[in-house]
Amino acid sequence: MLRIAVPNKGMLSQPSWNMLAEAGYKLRTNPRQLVVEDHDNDIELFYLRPLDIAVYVGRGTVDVGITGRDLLLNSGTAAVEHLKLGFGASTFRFASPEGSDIKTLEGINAKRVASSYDKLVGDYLKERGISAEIIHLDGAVESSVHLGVADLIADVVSTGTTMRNAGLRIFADPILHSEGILIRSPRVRVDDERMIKFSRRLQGVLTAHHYVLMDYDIPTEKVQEAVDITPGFESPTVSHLHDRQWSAVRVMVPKETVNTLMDRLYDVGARAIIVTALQASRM
Ligand SMILES: Nc1ncnc2c1ncn2[C@@H]1O[C@H](COP(=O)(O)OP(=O)(O)OP(=O)(O)O)[C@@H](O)[C@H]1O
Ligand SMILES: O=P(O)(O)OC[C@H]1O[C@H](OP(=O)(O)OP(=O)(O)O)[C@H](O)[C@@H]1O
Ligand SMILES: [Mg+2]
Repeated sequence: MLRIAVPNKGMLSQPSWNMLAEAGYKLRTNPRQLVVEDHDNDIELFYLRPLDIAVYVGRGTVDVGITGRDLLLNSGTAAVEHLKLGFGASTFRFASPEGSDIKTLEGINAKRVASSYDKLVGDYLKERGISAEIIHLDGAVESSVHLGVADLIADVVSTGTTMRNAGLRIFADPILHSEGILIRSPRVRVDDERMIKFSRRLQGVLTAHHYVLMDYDIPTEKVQEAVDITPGFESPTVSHLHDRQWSAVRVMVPKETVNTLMDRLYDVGARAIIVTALQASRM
């Protein structure tokens, strides 16, 4: 059985559970359940703290896990990033109090930086020759400056609301762009059959989220122009309508391009353009 670690709480948990459910895996039925055996799909799910998942996967006691890129890098373990999962996007930023003179990386020298991600921040500063004291806090890091234990912070930023509400101003380049990722134990080969099947199912969910199905009618002499606009993956399906002057095209297109494509197709003569959401896929 493939042993899979999944977040038991936090920002990444619900999107992870949704993705596994869409991929057809059995989830836990109550929040106190820590392990689920899904014999039909030959997997075992372990519900763990996001912070710890990279440790279990890095040591190989669990084959794969879903966590954040920032947590993986901060863990310093041997776990390897295997697949981007399309959710939980965030950046990791430095921020100092409004009006503070700490506005550049160099300004961090000899200062106290509060963060929950000590290794990530420490390595980043060391690589850039910046010497600062890292103050470890488990959460609500943005309160640390106001309460006088730090001069600035380094934390996860999504909308920036938390930083603004705490009177903090982001400065310098992002330390990292993070997102939900599938990580793999170094003991699990990329060509491991169980790994291939699991990755293919998650990829199928990602494709179903990212693409839609488009059908349209087009005058037969315009088919090539239309297919150049919607080339699809291998190639679109083209069939004749009863009236041979017209053809029907079925093709997968990226969700975010739908309206632009419909405008362009209409301009070259396409009609009855319809878009259908994808339930599942294997590409
Ligand atoms: N506001 C957010 N937007 C996007 N991702 C976030 C956000 N906050 C935390 N994350 C991501 O969630 C992961 C941290 O998970 P963790 O459960 O430890 O903290 P959490 O999600 O903030 O949950 P909690 O606050 O309950 O501890 C990291 O990968 C981090 O990038
Ligand atoms: O940029 P924003 O959209 O405001 O989101 C970023 C905030 O979200 C998370 O906090 P969370 O609520 O998880 O509390 P925590 O800091 O205790 O983890 C993270 O730690 C940041 O503080
Ligand atoms: Mg949090």
